[in-house]
Amino acid sequence: MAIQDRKIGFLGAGNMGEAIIGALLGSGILPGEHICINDVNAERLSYMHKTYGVAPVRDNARLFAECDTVVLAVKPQQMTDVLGEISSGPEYGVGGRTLVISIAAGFPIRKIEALLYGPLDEDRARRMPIIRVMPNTPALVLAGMSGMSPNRHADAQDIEAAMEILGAMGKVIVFEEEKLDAVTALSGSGPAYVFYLIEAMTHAGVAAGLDPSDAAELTLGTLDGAVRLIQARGEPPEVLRRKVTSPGGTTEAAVNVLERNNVRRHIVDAILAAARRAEELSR
Ligand SMILES: NC(=O)C1=CN([C@@H]2O[C@H](COP(=O)(O)OP(=O)(O)OC[C@H]3O[C@@H](n4cnc5c(N)ncnc54)[C@H](OP(=O)(O)O)[C@@H]3O)[C@@H](O)[C@H]2O)C=CC1
Ligand SMILES: O=C(O)[C@@H]1CCC=N1
Repeated sequence: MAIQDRKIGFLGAGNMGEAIIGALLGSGILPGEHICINDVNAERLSYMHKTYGVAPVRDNARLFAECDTVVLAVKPQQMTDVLGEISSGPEYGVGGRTLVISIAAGFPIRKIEALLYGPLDEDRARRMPIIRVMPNTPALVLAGMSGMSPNRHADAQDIEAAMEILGAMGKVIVFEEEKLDAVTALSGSGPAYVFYLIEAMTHAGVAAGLDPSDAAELTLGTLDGAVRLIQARGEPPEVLRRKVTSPGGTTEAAVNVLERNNVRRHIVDAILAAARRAEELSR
């Protein structure tokens, strides 16, 4: 089914749900009438309806029955309840093929299948494709990086539809599900590491005598410029780093401190800790 013919339902319309809906409507892929949402927060539901013209459906089971594509955008700890509500709904099991896209961190496909397929006969379960996704918050400004992983029932059209939906808010890469813990650690949590670096650089600028606003502007502009430079040149980061580092100069003085304090190893350790936590949560 082509993306513009789909009716997409969102269970949960918080930060990430809004990011996807905003991107779908902003890119013109889908009109607001093709999107419906539910959220337990009535204020949130009303805000989404007023801002984006999407239809509120105040019942998860009914929303699931009415849509051919459903995005699960609630918190991981809310997933079991939501999947239970859907699969105990009166129309569940008699409808057609529903593409389920889950963005819940650390909630594996096998758990979604167990909760969603449990009440179904084998034939209907076979027709229920599930795609697990790990997006990140730059999706809010259409600069997201998502990893996605389809289950065995997802066909080429399902994967294409999911790539179009997620592609509206940035780049998407398909992975085996076992790689999603690493994706979570690197790009899912990744914006936080960058913000941490921004905090530290800005703090250092102030400590070195700059006004906070100048320090913030220099830090952000430098990060933005460095990313653009590496993208434009296609040179490895270590080559570009050497080009900044004059022998006996200021950069060398800074990098020597980073190396002496094993900062590189600590960053690697931190990201591996996130990957281990993602793996623990998935269990
Ligand atoms: N934030 C991030 O960086 C990333 C988040 N994710 C994943 O995205 C998902 C959504 O995250 P985010 O948008 O930040 O979360 P939010 O809490 O902002 O959004 C979830 C929304 O769902 C509502 N909700 C709770 N229970 C139900 C229910 N039974 N039916 C309908 N709606 C319900 C919540 O209401 P209430 O607040 O009242 O509970 C809330 O408004 C999470 O699973 C997270 O793991 C993935 C990658 C990155
Ligand atoms: O911190 C978390 O658990 C989630 C997953 C990736 C980003 N936020």
